[in-house]
Amino acid sequence: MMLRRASGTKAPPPPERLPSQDKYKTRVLPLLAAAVGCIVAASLLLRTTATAWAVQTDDVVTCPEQRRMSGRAVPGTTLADDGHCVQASSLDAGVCVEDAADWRGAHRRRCLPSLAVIGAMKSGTTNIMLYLQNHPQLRTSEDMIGWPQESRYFSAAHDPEAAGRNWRFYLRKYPPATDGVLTFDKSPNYLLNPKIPSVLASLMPSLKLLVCLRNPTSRAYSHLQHECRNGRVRQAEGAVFRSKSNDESSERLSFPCAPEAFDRLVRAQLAAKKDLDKCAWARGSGSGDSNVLPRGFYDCQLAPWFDRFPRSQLLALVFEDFVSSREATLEAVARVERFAGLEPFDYGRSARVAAVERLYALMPSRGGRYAPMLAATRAALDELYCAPNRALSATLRRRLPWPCGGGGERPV
Ligand SMILES: Nc1ncnc2c1ncn2[C@@H]1O[C@H](COP(=O)(O)OS(=O)(=O)O)[C@@H](OP(=O)(O)O)[C@H]1O
Repeated sequence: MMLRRASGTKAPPPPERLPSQDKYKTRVLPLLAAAVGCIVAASLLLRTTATAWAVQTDDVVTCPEQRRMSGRAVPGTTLADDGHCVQASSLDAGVCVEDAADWRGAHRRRCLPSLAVIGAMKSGTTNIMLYLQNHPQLRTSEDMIGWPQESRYFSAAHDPEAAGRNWRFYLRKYPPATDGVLTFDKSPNYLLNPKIPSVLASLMPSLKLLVCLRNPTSRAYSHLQHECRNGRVRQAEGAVFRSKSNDESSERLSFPCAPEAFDRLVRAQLAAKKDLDKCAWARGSGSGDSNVLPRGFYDCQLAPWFDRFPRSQLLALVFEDFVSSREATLEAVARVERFAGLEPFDYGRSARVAAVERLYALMPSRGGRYAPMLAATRAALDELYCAPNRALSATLRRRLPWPCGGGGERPV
């Protein structure tokens, strides 16, 4: 039924806009947009300038010299790549490749990483990276405007072997080289993918590997919260699963996800996979909710890395040890520096590091701002991970501060 307005009654005036709203639209928004624009433009400019400065003429192995070379170049060597003459079999970790001269006569030189932080996801890898990327001798892969970024080059590839053959694309993820500065790759998804170790070993056999390992029970819960934060966890008929779709038959769970939701996901996974061998589970777990639990089978995931790389090239840091205090974190970073052959750097005196530390503490991905998991879920997961933790402790020959992580000896 239509309602008629009684004649003579005036329509109510439209609600007045608050002056603060107008001020926001007319002043604050354009200012914000201008600030963002300036930052992007400055980053692009710096990037182009850095590229132009990266002229390197000395000590470059020319194409004819490379043809006479046997074996791989040693780290720090620069190979000229005129006409794509560089062969993958000459490359190694820390080897640099110089492009043919561009229209300005400038060469761009980029270096393969000397160190890769391969995982495990949600085990404090970002915290370690925040220090490393502020070390004056280290740079990591960068995005279009020069901000540090996880490369994920091999884990994002459908076929990691083809990605290895296309190593020039990988190289482009790194900033133009500066003398004495090494690069590192932080990609926590590498650890899970059993195809990646052989690809990295054939491209960069002397690559140093860093792995951060966290109690797998807590890691799994942090992982679920990560997925909830990214809007990828849904619930339907009591089942909780990871999905990117927006279909209306299920409800999206938002961060923080309730401990009960985690419990449901865990129970479903345990029921579906209970008869499967853990390494087979880890190998077949691809992406999605199916890898929240198997990512904690570290021993299975490390096996192909130990098959392809010598023990001395892998450093394992235990999350619970290195996050126990700031001193412990800095001590862990100092171990990484020694492992990677870097000069010690005094992070405590760097204003930039102090700012990064303050910023990181505010980041949404920090701080475990979610309710503790249910005791029953923890017990089920501790049981699931008991044998894998024991195996890992034996493999690493060290005691791990996790259930069933005893047994091992001191680190070698
Ligand atoms: N110093 C310190 N103290 C306590 N906790 C810390 C610290 N540094 C990292 N973290 C926790 O590590 C989790 C993030 O790990 P990653 O950086 O590896 O995550 S990611 O894989 O890169 O997404 C994430 O865990 P949750 O908060 O449980 O999700 C971080 O809070």
